Amino acid sequence: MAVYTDINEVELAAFLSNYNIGTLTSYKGIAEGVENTNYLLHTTAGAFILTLYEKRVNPQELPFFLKLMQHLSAEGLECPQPVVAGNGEMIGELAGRPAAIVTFLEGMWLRKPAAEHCEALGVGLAQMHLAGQSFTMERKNGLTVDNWRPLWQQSLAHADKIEPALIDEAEADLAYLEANWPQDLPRGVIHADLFPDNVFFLNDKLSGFIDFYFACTDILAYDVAVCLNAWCFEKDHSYNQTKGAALLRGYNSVRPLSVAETEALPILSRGAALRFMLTRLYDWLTVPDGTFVVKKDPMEYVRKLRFHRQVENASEYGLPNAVSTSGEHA
Ligand SMILES: Nc1ncnc2c1ncn2[C@@H]1O[C@H](COP(=O)(O)OP(=O)(O)OP(=O)(O)O)[C@@H](O)[C@H]1O
Ligand SMILES: N[C@@H](CCO)C(=O)O
Repeated sequence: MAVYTDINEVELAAFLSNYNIGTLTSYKGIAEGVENTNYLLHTTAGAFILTLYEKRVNPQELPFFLKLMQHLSAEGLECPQPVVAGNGEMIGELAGRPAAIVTFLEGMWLRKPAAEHCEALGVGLAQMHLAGQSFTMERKNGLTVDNWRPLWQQSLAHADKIEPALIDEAEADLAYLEANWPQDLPRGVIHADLFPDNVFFLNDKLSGFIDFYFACTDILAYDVAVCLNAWCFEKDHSYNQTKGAALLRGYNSVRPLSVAETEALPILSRGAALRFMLTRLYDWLTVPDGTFVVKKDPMEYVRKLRFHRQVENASEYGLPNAVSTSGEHA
């Protein structure tokens, strides 16, 4: 569970006195999540989430994340809205940690999303990209193509413990991605970690996005590629074209991908798979067993990489008539 920092009622009540959100009636730690400590608060004014930011979050980057949520929410996107304290600040300090309170989002994440949910995700993602266009702050993606080799080098010595073929495969992926990573695709604010556990649904309707702590300024279509990886593979590791088609249909209905963006989906998806393989591999090899950190299986992404490597055309992601071999819209 992810409650790294304990708080008591007295310090919490004192912290809450800085905010205009009524009086505390109950609070409890939330087990899910691995990066930060989250508490669910009930006050006389409603439900809120209190986050204490742990070591892996750089406090200097918090204004970007919180102002982004504020901006997207003001643009009509469903996402947690930071609560501003009486002193005008969104970030305070509690139990020696930077801390923020955000509004509670109704809904639950889906363990088994279906094609209709992928379509709704595509719509929501494109809406987020459009809403992000007027956000003026920028944050470099710390986990993009330039960062993958240094990350890989920290795991390289033990990578063959996970899978003997991994060293050759990852080296080839890195060389290919570094030489061919797209440079001129439309950029903007991306979520960069929009896995099913960061998207809530209520009665089968998308009710909002959470966890913007990897958000950054990068290639918009890369966010689509992250979602193709996270939403469109089955438990048996096969790619589900119906789900991919639904996700892309949803996205294209709001922000149509250009020909260049569509054609880049195979390389962007391969890059996204490598990014999650590398962070999972690093955690797998370095985080000791028995800590709170839930280690996710890097092999899931080794298998996804193998799929993307053999993709010849973006149509294989579920766009049968969208891209011809000459790259023209059919
Ligand atoms: N605004 C919110 N409204 C409702 N529930 C929330 C909200 N924010 C967080 N949660 C709950 O807290 C859990 C953990 O949140 P989150 O994923 O942001 O944590 P994290 O430790 O930063 O995550 P991760 O390890 O996935 O990066 C979520 O799964 C959800 O149950
Ligand atoms: N979504 C990430 C972990 C948290 O950011 C993964 O599944 O590897």
